[in-house]
Amino acid sequence: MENTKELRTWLDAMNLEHPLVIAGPCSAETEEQVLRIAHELKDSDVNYFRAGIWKPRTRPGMFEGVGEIGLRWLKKVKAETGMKTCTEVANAAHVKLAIENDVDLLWIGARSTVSPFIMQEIADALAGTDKIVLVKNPVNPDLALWLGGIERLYTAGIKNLGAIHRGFSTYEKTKYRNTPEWQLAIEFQNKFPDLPLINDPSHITGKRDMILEVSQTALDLNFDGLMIETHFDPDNAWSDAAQQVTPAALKQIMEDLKVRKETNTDEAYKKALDNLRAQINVADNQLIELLGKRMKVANQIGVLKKDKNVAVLQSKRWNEILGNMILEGESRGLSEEFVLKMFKAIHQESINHQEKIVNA
Ligand SMILES: O=C(O)C(=O)C[C@]1(C(=O)O)C=C[C@@H](O)C=C1
Repeated sequence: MENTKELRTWLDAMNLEHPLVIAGPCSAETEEQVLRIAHELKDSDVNYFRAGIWKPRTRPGMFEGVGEIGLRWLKKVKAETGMKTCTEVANAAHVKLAIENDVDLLWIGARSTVSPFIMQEIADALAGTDKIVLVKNPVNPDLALWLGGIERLYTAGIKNLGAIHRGFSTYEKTKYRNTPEWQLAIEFQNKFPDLPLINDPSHITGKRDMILEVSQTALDLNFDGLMIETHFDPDNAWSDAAQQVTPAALKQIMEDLKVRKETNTDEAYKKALDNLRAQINVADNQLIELLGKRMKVANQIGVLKKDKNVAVLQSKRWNEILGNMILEGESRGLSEEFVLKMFKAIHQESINHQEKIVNA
């Protein structure tokens, strides 16, 4: 699959003046709940009404969705509000039912994207459809697996495609439910700049009070849209209560978000930007030169260690460096997270060099 302008045809055809918005409850619970939320969202920027019909839950015994009957409620949403509808599909049977019930957009969840077998089954079931199909990232930060899933659909003749970035599972506890790993989303855009990319701040944050912040970051990184879980009584939702927002809160988020343009043709802006970018180029070259110098010193230490049969890893010294650099970084406005990541990478490279030397 190659990047082409045609990949965004379905989105361009919508002629939106704001990012694409998909909103609605995590799960369809009752007909009244679905219709009430839909009516409360009707006069807003929402383009697609979402509701989970089949819910992939971490453990058995939790609410696993209302199933097929929910598709009839989505039909009513469309008839009563004019909003297009969407839901998650996770196997061929779901696809068949969703298409029969005229769901407009289908998405494939993170727990399905991880399985090439499931992705192939879904691709075969969808073959040739003109429905829009969005693929969430797999739970693990694996760009090739994500793109591979999309390629299976593309190869099956599905042309209205897109991706949803919902963050990645980690063993460590972080402030996110699923860490965004924005770098991966940036890489995704570098490979497929024209494939529509939607952000799912609800699953990234797991908390409603962080949704605005994450949505803004997504828009600043040129995402094409947002999928935000919405419920009139979030605290009593049957699934994902902490991350859902009310329709009123969603409208407020949309109002507060700043949509920025990808570029600006103003001459003074371009001149100032060129100047600053030239400074960045100089700094980047200095960084690389300095890193090369540092590595040469690490190589010399490697030679000393080989000579005296000393272990490559020196944890005490390494911890000293980390502590000092975190403090230094702080005084220069660099976050601890960044300094740690950067020095861990430098240390690993140093170890790789020394490993080669001591084992030569
Ligand atoms: O100080 C050392 O012993 C080194 O080899 C240098 C260095 C580093 O790159 O800073 C590399 C490996 C050790 O674990 C500790 C530090």
